Amino acid sequence: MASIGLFEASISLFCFLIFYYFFIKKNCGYLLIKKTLQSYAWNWPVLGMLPALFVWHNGIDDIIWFIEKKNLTFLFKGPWFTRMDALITVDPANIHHIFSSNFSNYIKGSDFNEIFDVFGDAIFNTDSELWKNQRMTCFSLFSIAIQRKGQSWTCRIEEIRSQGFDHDHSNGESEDLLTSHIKLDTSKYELLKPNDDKFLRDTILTFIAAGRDTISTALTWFFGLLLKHPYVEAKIHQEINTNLPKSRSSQERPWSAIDRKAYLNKLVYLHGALCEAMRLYPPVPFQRKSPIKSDVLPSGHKVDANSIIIIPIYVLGRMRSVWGDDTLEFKPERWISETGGLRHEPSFKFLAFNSGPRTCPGKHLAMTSMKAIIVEILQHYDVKLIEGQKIEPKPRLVLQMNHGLRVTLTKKYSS
Ligand code: HEM
Repeated sequence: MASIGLFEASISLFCFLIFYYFFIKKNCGYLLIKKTLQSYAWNWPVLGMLPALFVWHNGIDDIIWFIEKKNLTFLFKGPWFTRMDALITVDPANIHHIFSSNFSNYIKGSDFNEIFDVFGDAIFNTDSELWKNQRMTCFSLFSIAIQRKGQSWTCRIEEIRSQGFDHDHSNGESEDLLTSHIKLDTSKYELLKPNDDKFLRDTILTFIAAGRDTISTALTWFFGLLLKHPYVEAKIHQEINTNLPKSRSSQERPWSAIDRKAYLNKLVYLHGALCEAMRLYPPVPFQRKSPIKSDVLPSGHKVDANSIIIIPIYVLGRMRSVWGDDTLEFKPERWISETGGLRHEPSFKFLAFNSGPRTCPGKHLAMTSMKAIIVEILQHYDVKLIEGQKIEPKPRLVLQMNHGLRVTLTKKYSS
């Protein structure tokens, strides 16, 4: 059955290419055919809308243009023999409906679980009760992790199990996430398995993937944008210097965690610049959901049970109707209110940290860590972009730069 489908698809693709090159392209001209196919993204027999991808030569830019034209939502029809049909939406009203107001009807689904089976049954990959148990532990453990500084997640499972761990935290020390998971109270979280090495491995792998690649990607894009916008860099330097406590500038005493947090909280413009970088280059560039029961979205589109909904967050940050005509510009001012504070943007519009009950639990830790890293770098180094490099995204699960970011770092000896 599958081989017949493939054969028919090959014939159709072949016919389409003949038709495209020898009839339409020759007679109608390239621009006309491109415009026509973009406008209608024809649903071809057998092939669905797959041929449209051939004429979307500008890749993601064409897709962005097309989704805006379609009022932020459209149904992509894949070839009939595949399960590629998907509703693509970046409509904030739909996002709010899917991620928050009708959250219980929209799950990640079994396909997602299969694709990311490397994470096993850890929080990132689960739905329903198991997810709820993990989410609850996440929040209680997170406050512990935030306090802990500099402890690496080495594989100390056996060490902790046989020798126990320092339960006495009266000295202010707290334990790391691995230890906390090993010691989970199973009467409270009955679906979790702290005695199972696989559960611990999946959990720690998830936290490393969730926290490490996202932060490094966000910082790379931030510096890529910053170094191309000298006026933003100058404003951030000014903000850092104006707010730096006197004791810190003269290196009289080390930072306490409280000093550091209070200081970082004052860096409003830097906060806005980081959000702006993640609006344009969200480290997690898309979300995928599947309805348990059929439903109608606020945009009026009907979704069947088990169908696929894709939310391309990268595209959402580029929609004129959502962010305005200057949407493609890097403008930290967008995030600053008239009184100089931070302007709140709802998470169903700024989806970099997800929205609703599945909002990233590491959001505040991530923002604080990134701000601290940026301040340290900018205070101690002159950072310059190496000219002539191509800066472009590599569309993956995490939106890294295709060739990395090449910069020179020169130590500032005066600091
Ligand atoms: C710039 C940094 C970060 C960004 C942009 C980010 C973004 C996200 C996004 C979009 C999701 C939803 C993923 C999905 O459901 O498919 C998520 C979930 C998650 N993030 Fe983050 N994250 C960041 C940093 C962190 C950090 C530092 C941690 C912890 C160490 C963390 C832990 C998690 C966890 C555990 C989940 C799963 C939550 C759940 O499914 O309920 N993240 N994050």
